Amino acid sequence: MSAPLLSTHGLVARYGDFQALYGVDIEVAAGEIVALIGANGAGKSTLLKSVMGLLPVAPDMVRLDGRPVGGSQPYRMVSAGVAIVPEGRRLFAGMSVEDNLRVAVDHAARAEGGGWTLDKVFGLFPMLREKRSTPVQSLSGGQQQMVAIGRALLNQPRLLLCDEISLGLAPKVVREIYQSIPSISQAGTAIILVEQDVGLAQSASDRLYCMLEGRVTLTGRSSETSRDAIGAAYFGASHAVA
Ligand SMILES: Nc1ncnc2c1ncn2[C@@H]1O[C@H](COP(=O)(O)OP(=O)(O)OP(=O)(O)O)[C@@H](O)[C@H]1O
Repeated sequence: MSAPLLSTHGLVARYGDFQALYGVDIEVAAGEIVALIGANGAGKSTLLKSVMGLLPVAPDMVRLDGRPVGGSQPYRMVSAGVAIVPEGRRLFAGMSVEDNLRVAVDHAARAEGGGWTLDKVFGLFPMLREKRSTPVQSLSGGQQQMVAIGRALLNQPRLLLCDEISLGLAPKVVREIYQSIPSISQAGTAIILVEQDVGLAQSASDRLYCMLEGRVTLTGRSSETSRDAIGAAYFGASHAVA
């Protein structure tokens, strides 16, 4: 059997003396959509940062195609086919939509992972074509999120890490953004979705992991996982609603 695209093995992460992850094991197959849910502070963003090389972790704790990559520099992870849509988007203010996207095109290290081009990104989010010359700070929050996703895709990722892409956006805009998720995975890019909205996460994903206090408390196929099981895993068994 071939190795999964991404796997973590007893992943432990710390901020100084504070331990945020306690032995996390997850797997993502090529093209799969995996949701990561859990309350504030559960460790979801820390898990993404650990995978992306933004926190120091041991090499064996993160594997890509079965090969140890934990603790690699973020730019090496991008070259290996991993990209992140960070919480808060982090666009280049003062630059147009197109220039924000072109930064990624100019730095893309490989042509795998969906063969994303500016045209394909504009096909995914037609609004961005209309606004291509507009400075990003003049866009709505939802449009900025589309630029952030497009920029990440132009790095040609085989794995896209999305950190709370619906945060602070109106429901209509969230729907619009989530409609793009199946097309992204069909183009060959696997996705990890960190999402606060459990219903949305469940409906958008193939599989899910629930985290609580730095540990995975539940995993399963999204369509087969009950609300009760998620409630217990999300809040801890002692807080589960009967
Ligand atoms: N830079 C940091 N320094 C110290 N502690 C941190 C730092 N970032 C996160 N933490 C702590 O690590 C734990 C996990 O945080 P993390 O951001 O991964 O949670 P999360 O599940 O993504 O939640 P949220 O939805 O609030 O982002 C929390 O207790 C948080 O306070």
